[in-house]
Amino acid sequence: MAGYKHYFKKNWRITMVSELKSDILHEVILRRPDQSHKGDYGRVLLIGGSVQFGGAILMASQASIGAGAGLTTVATDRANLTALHARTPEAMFIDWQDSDQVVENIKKSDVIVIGPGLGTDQQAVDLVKRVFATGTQDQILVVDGSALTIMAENHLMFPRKPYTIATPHQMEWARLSGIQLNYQTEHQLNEVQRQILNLDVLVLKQHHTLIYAQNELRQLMIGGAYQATGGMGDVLAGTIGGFVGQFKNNHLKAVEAAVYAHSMIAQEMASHSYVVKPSFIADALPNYMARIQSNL
Ligand SMILES: NC(=O)C1=CN([C@@H]2O[C@H](COP(=O)(O)OP(=O)(O)OC[C@H]3O[C@@H](n4cnc5c(N)ncnc54)[C@H](OP(=O)(O)O)[C@@H]3O)[C@@H](O)[C@H]2O)[C@@H](O)CC1
Ligand SMILES: Nc1ncnc2c1ncn2[C@@H]1O[C@H](COP(=O)(O)OP(=O)(O)O)[C@@H](O)[C@H]1O
Ligand SMILES: [Mg+2]
Repeated sequence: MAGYKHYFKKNWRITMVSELKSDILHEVILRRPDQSHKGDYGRVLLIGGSVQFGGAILMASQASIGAGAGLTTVATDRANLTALHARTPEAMFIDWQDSDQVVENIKKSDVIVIGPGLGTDQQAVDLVKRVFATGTQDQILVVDGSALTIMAENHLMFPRKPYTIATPHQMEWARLSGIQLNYQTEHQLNEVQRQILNLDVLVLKQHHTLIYAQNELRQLMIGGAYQATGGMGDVLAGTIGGFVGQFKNNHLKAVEAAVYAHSMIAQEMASHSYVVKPSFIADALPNYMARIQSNL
């Protein structure tokens, strides 16, 4: 496993943790101008979904669409095509073995989400490398799930050009940072954040998720164990993709709003559901966002 020093270089100064509050939703989720079209709300490309983990990319794309991405395209295994179109006909499909089409779509996307259900075989490694090599300055990259495991296993660094957001759970973070779970205290994280390389936002998922950015550390104080269901992080990755694709004024705030909305919807559902199905959150997003926009 790579030592964490391999990944971190940029100077970050984080002083204290502040609570992420509901204000962030009202700051970010605003009424859309009438004179606008789908191209204004983000071209989001999601890459993932091996035969084994097809559900992950379906949930992420459902969330991207539910969160309001103008155009959502999914690069995945052909085995997922029928299910994708049956679940989310709004999504476009590309076969992830078609390198030319993958590269063409990476280039024309505003946001690229890579990792949900990607798996870690050689094809997946090649896809991560291709995305990292092709991403440009004005694009936003969300790195999640298997893509983070691939980075750790192959000693890859986050790319320099795109605005880059990583969304590891604690084990993915352990693989990537070299810091074992028991040592993932705030102090340890501050130490590594001081030196983080090429990363703009780190969403460290857990009970009370932490969001690190330059000079800022916020903590989510809502949500609970009713969210401990496979796919919950995949839906978060798609939600972040949809939010950063359309709410363009401030990328960090868009990420924070996505993290808050994802858990707030879950918390509301938990009043009448013992566990919350991740795909229900994806489908609840448009209604929830309308309520925020109308201050209800
Ligand atoms: N329906 C689908 O298609 C789904 C597809 N998925 C896709 O599968 C891919 C692999 O992702 P993954 O997260 O399932 O596996 P991995 O990265 O090996 O981590 C699990 C290991 O880490 C440990 N662990 C410790 N702390 C932890 C924590 N806080 N949170 C979580 N885990 C924690 C944990 O410990 P244990 O459970 O053994 O105690 C275990 O040893 C990825 O692409 C993802 O998108 C999933 O989304 C599920 C639904
Ligand atoms: N006990 C819990 N309390 C609050 N949030 C939780 C809890 N368990 C899981 N979550 C949330 O669910 C998501 C799980 O992400 P992840 O492990 O990547 O899921 P998956 O890869 O299965 O989609 C994260 O947003 C995490 O914060
Ligand atoms: Mg995950």
